[in-house]
Amino acid sequence: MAIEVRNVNKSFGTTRVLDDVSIDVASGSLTALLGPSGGGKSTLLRVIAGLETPDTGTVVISGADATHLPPQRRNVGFVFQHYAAFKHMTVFRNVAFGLEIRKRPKDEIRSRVTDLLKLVHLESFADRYPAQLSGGQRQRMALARALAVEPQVLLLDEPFGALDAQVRKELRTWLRRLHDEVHVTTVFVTHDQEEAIEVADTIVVLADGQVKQVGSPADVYDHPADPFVMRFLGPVTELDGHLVRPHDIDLGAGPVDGGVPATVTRVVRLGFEIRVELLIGEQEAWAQVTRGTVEDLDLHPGQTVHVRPSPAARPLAVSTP
Ligand SMILES: Nc1ncnc2c1ncn2[C@@H]1O[C@H](COP(=O)(O)OP(=O)(O)OP(=O)(O)O)[C@@H](O)[C@H]1O
Repeated sequence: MAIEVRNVNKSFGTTRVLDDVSIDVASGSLTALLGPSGGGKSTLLRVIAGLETPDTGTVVISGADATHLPPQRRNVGFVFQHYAAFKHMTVFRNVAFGLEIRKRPKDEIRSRVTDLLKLVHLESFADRYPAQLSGGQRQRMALARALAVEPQVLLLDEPFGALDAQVRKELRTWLRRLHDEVHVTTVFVTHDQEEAIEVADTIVVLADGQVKQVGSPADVYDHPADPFVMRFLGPVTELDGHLVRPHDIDLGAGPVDGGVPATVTRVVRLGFEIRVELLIGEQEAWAQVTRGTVEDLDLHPGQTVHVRPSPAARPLAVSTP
């Protein structure tokens, strides 16, 4: 294991922000800490980085107890949402900084920084200043700088959080590819479930200071531990006292085994997806269907259809504790 967090508790004043948190981060993995705002993600990342000390519990990094080590002795690199670059230094010097203060030979610095700038696709920006870069380029520079000193662990706190949606998407793909090239154990914080699913190989769902579930993106999406995780990981709708993914609802014209009648209230086309809003008794629900289904059933408001979970669905009782 690259990182072992054991029974960590942390309170600020009377607020418990981490409540008996234990996680294992496998060497070379790309792990997302995912959860709602205020759930304790940043605090956990800062505890791993050594920027916060846990009240109780331990942090082991690469087999060594790091609980009481200062950040600079943990061999971790980090990047935050609003990355503070040295404004008066070129991109090259920003990336070289950590190596210069470690007094590495000039030749080594030059070749390492050149390699890193290639890796983050900034080789032609070496002589610019941070103010002359876009937000996405600045974050890539920040990653190159964090990687320069060859950390064992890379910690990213919403590194793309401040960027617009399009750039965020590009950087996600880029981060995944970068990780496939360098394999440095990486933990990143996000509140965006799509980002976590797309980028991470392991997701730790953290809410109310507690680990709610750990698993692969498919695990947490398809086998959520509880209704909270199911709701947080993707869209849900309620069918017969159970939560179901809206794309796991089958619609038919006639009665079917295990089906219930529903009234179509609205048919909304969202590009490729079609959202069919339903009323089942008093209960509102919705199904995500294909254009083919809409055409086959000639779906329109006021129509009665019969709905049931598809064979692939894994309905979860709403009241599961
Ligand atoms: N230094 C601090 N002093 C007091 N309270 C703090 C401090 N840092 C964090 N908190 C509180 O701890 C709780 C968890 O914060 P944290 O930043 O870890 O959550 P988060 O899951 O990262 O949320 P976000 O996505 O909004 O950053 C919040 O209620 C926050 O207000």
